[in-house]
Amino acid sequence: MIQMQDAAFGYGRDPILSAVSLRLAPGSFHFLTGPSGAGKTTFLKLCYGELVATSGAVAIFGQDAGALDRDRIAQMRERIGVVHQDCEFLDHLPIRDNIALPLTVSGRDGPAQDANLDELIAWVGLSARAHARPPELSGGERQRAALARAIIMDPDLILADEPTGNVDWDMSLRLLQLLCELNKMGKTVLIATHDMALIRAAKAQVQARVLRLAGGRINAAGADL
Ligand SMILES: Nc1ncnc2c1ncn2[C@@H]1O[C@H](COP(=O)(O)OP(=O)(O)OP(=O)(O)O)[C@@H](O)[C@H]1O
Repeated sequence: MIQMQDAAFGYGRDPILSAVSLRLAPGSFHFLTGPSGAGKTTFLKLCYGELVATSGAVAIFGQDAGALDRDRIAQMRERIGVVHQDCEFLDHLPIRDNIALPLTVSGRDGPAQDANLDELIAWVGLSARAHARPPELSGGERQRAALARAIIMDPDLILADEPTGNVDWDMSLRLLQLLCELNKMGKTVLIATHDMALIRAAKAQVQARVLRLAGGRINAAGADL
């Protein structure tokens, strides 16, 4: 899915990531952890082609991310569902339309998709809130809506940046359970999180590995949970 070889990245002169080598195999489940500012979001951006490594190689679905033009990057991104840290929505649209936005933008919306959309909204437990506007949702509802939006295009790879950042423990477990179910359906999952309790809670549900990011390097040999 993702392969990095000596990948490095810096926004300015100082490197944020240096000499990162790892492989995310299809169907795997990884946590990415590390101190605040270590570069977890930056790493995720390299994984979905938002940023390009300043040196080294990043292959996404076997393709060299540094060599892809915009159209190819856009095509590749359709296979990647991203749950962003900030969970931003279009506030003037009902949450159902926000979740459907990737379908709309890619011209794949329409009656044929309505049943799938409603099934997905039910799966994340938002059927009763489908017509609410984003500002009316709780933190946990927003996080679940962000997850639904990330997977509406049926991606192969799910990248979630602090998906339990603003929710209580019960909701964190519910979100974790959804991500574990997606992994059991065959999706590759990578979750960036500070929450060690969440990582421990995953142990009962999936075989996950922990990647620790510190000093610009990733310890990819992290033990199984
Ligand atoms: N667009 C940018 N321009 C310049 N510096 C940036 C930019 N985005 C992030 N940084 C810096 O890069 C470093 C890594 O940021 P990043 O958001 O990847 O860390 P993180 O591990 O995800 O942090 P957190 O856990 O706090 O979300 C930080 O020092 C941050 O200030």
